[in-house]
Amino acid sequence: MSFDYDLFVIGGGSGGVRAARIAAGEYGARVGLAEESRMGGTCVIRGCVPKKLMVFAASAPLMAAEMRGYGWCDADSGHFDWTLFREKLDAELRRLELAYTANAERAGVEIHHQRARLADHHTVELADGTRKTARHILIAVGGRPSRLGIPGDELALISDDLFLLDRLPRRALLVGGGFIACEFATILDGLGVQTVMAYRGDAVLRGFDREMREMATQQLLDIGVDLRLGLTPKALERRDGRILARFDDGSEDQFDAVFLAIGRAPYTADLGLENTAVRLRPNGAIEVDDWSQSAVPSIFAVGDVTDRVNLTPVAIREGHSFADTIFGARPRKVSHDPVASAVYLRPHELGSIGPTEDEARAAGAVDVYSTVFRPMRSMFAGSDARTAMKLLVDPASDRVLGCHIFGPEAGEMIQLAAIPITMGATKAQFDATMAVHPTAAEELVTMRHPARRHGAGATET
Ligand SMILES: Cc1cc2nc3c(=O)[nH]c(=O)nc-3n(C[C@H](O)[C@H](O)[C@H](O)COP(=O)(O)OP(=O)(O)OC[C@H]3O[C@@H](n4cnc5c(N)ncnc54)[C@H](O)[C@@H]3O)c2cc1C
Ligand SMILES: NC(=O)c1ccc[n+]([C@@H]2O[C@H](COP(=O)([O-])OP(=O)(O)OC[C@H]3O[C@@H](n4cnc5c(N)ncnc54)[C@H](O)[C@@H]3O)[C@@H](O)[C@H]2O)c1
Repeated sequence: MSFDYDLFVIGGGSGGVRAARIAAGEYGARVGLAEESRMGGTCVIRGCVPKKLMVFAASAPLMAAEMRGYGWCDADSGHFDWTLFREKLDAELRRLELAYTANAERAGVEIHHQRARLADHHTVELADGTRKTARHILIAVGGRPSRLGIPGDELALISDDLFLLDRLPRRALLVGGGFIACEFATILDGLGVQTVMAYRGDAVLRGFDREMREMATQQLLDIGVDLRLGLTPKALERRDGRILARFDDGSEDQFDAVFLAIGRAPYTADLGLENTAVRLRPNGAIEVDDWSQSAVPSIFAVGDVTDRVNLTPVAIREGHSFADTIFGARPRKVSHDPVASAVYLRPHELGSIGPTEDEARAAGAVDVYSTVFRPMRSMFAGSDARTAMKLLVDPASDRVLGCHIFGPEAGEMIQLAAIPITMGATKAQFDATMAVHPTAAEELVTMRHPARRHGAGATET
């Protein structure tokens, strides 16, 4: 049977573009790709990139305060011009979008700038009614922000909207306590928005190490976020041009904008999956095996739509491995453990790899090397902000299982710590590494004695 393409990719985000580019550019496959919105997908257009640029922009007041502590008596962040920033941001995102498009086209990928649906196991139907056949189909449609489903829900914004605002709200409510809510609270607060955060749990960033979560929670309070724990809105109403939020504890409050950051769901709705035998997990994610292959041999899926680890580098690796395996005769599975990640808070970020202390403890014996200190840079400036570092070590093998860092540039630090940890380095090898002084990161190679030992027969110290 002959096909229009060797591969048709649905979705021009992190995973889809990488798979298309490698299949066409490196292995000479005939590749078509459909993107219904902007090339680059969530990370480039409405995620990692604009978010991180906003975190940089939002850092000015804290940097000015720190410099005042160094003797720059008049240091002040001055006036933030949102319109100017937005213009620059839009230009940068356009540049990236064009680069993604050009790189894919240069590799030989034919891009269809429209929505695609599955018509059968080898056919996609584009929004204009055109049908294209392909030997293989890759679903890389990502996820979409979830909504609360409460009365007035439609009044709330989602994360995509932050990057499109004409002006900043004076007072905003953020609902949620995960990656997005914490990063957005840091951004909004830093840009001068009165920021209230409602989170139903008792500490933000569920899933991260408990000690680090507590420090992140405290930091949000310290920088001025009005963090209200154990609270969820139960209704939103339009009131005098603002939004009135009614909470489950009976309280109410008014805001100029309400943002939901309560998680994302795989974007499998209206994708034509009913025309296939592709199987979904209960949360709508496409069920795939270790090779990213669905229940249908010709249909594969990568990235957030599979809800494995929902991070850009993971989607990219899955897309690349798929292309290597199917078109390059270089079978490659993706290891989803360990995967490092960072939450871009200010002044201190959270970087993490491997199990939390509680998870490691539940799995067996573990030695905990940890330290909490005031880094010299901010301490000199008069700040009380604390840094924490933790290494989790298997006492039997001496292998470093995990690392958690709460501190300045923790995202940069965890990337480097992730290399030896992924290689299986031992604590003795960390200790044999000469420190770089004076840095905060040197603590990672100078923690000599465990702060705690968990495990069979072990006692807490
Ligand atoms: C606010 C925010 C901040 C984030 N920050 C980070 C971060 O700092 N670090 C990190 O690693 N990850 C971050 N992420 C997560 C990261 O963006 C995702 O994990 C990543 O983009 C997933 O890539 P993907 O290829 O699976 O999907 P996406 O990048 O979402 O791409 C899917 C694409 O498919 C298109 N599409 C969907 N359906 C169709 C269809 N039927 N036809 C045609 N096209 C379709 C969409 O328009 C989209 O462009 C962030 C996410 C958000 C929302
Ligand atoms: N720095 C990064 O790498 C980064 C940044 C942003 C997003 N991301 C990715 O995007 C994903 C989505 O981010 P997110 O912050 O939306 O999700 P998340 O899963 O990190 O957090 C969702 C939060 O919303 C809360 N929640 C869920 N349902 C709720 C409800 N009905 N009412 C009130 N609260 C509710 C949860 O308890 C949780 O705290 C992340 O899991 C991550 O994979 C990564």
